[in-house]
Amino acid sequence: MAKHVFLTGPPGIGKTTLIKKATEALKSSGVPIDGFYTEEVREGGRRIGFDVVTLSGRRGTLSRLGSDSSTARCEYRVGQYIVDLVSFEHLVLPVLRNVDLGSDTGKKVHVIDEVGKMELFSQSFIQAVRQTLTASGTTILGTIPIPKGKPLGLVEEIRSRKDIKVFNVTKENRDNILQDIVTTVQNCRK
Ligand SMILES: Nc1ncnc2c1ncn2[C@@H]1O[C@H](COP(=O)(O)OP(=O)(O)OP(=O)(O)O)[C@@H](O)[C@H]1O
Repeated sequence: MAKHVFLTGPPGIGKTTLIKKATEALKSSGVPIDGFYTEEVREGGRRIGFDVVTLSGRRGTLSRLGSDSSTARCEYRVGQYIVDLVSFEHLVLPVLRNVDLGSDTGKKVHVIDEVGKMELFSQSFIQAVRQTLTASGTTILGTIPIPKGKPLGLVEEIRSRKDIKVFNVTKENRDNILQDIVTTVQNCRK
C-alpha cells in the first residue's frame, strides 16, 4: 500500500492549486498537516521569482531574477533565477523536523511542494526529505517535476519507490482528481 502521494505534471498545470485544496480538505477533516508550498512572485505582470510559504503562513524567498553578471557568477541558479538557499533552508528545514512524531489519530501529513531543481541545491533539504520518506509517523503529499533534461537524483529515487502513489496532473483531469488525492492521502495514514 502507498505511504506517500506525489503530484507531477508540466509547469503551471495546477499542482500547487491542487495541493492547497487537498490541504484545506484534509485540515477540515482533522488531519494534522504541516509543510510548505512554492508560489510565483509577480511584479508588474512579470515573474520575478518564487517564494516559499509554510502552512502556518510564514513566507520567505526561494529565488529571484538575477542581473546578467550576478547570475553568471552564481553557483545556485536555475535559468535566470538565483536561489536564496539560506532563506529557503531557514523556512523549510524546521517544518521537516520531528517527522517521526505521528499523532494518536494517524500519521501526520507533510506537504512538500516541491522537490525540484531549485530546492535540490540544498543538501540539508535532500537529507530531510529522505528522512521524511522513511519516517514511520509521516505521509508526504508532495510534488515532483516531470522528467526533463538531466535527471534529478532525489526525484528519480522518489519515482522508483514502491511505497508512493503518483498522480499525473493534466488539463483534462485537474478539475476532477481532488477527491481521489484526498482519499489516497487518508488511506496512506492508516
Ligand atoms: N483547475 C484549474 N483551472 C484553471 N486554472 C487553473 C487550475 N489550476 C490552476 N490554475 C491556474 O494555473 C496557474 C498555475 O497554477 P499552479 O501554480 O497551481 O501550477 P503548478 O503546476 O503548481 O505550477 P509550477 O509548476 O510553476 O509550480 C495559476 O494561475 C492557477 O490559478
